[in-house]
Amino acid sequence: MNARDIMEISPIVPVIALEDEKDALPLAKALQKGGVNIMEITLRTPAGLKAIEIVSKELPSMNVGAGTVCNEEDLIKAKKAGAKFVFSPGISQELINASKKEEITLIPGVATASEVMLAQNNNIFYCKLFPATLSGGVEILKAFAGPFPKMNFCPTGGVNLNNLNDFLILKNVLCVGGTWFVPKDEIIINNFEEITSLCKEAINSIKV
Ligand SMILES: O=C[C@H](O)COP(=O)(O)O
Ligand SMILES: CC(=O)C(=O)O
Repeated sequence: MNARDIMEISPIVPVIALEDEKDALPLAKALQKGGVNIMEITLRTPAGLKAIEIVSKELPSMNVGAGTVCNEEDLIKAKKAGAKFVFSPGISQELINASKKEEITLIPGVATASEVMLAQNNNIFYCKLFPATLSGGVEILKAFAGPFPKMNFCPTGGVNLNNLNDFLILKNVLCVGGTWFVPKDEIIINNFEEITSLCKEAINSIKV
């Protein structure tokens, strides 16, 4: 799966940290019901890898990737678990080399011009902007459009219902990532209907 196809699956990309891998499948189905056919299941919790494995085996129609992939070892484990792609909060040559070696698409996080240069010098033109609002939000994305006209972003970190359109309207933004429509508290109490509604609310609020 190439990075553009991944970033065009859904305008909103859920960043998920699961406490219990048993929640992965009902969550995946709730997201699909809400119109979101992509999951970034992070390796922030011990349940992450198992959750990726469950979704990739039990619900192959869901595009499941790993998040918070910070080094080669994480990337190899995520691929083995069935991740179709990997996201990282940052960028490093180690991770870029590992993604090439393992032939799995990496969408790294960037927050500075130097990091964007590292990405594009390695033929990576699809990145997260992370943490999006803290690193400069809409204004930094507008500034990046000048020197880096081929670079495309998925701003993540601080995105919510109030600002998602400010990001999605930008030419260099294909989608946004976040947790506001997959709240941990609702997952823990298995309120998956609420997650479907939050997805629909977000998608219906998109004006671009
Ligand atoms: O770690 C944070 C996620 O990548 C995005 O989080 P947030 O949508 O809650 O700001
Ligand atoms: C923030 C993010 O993109 C990640 O944890 O992978």
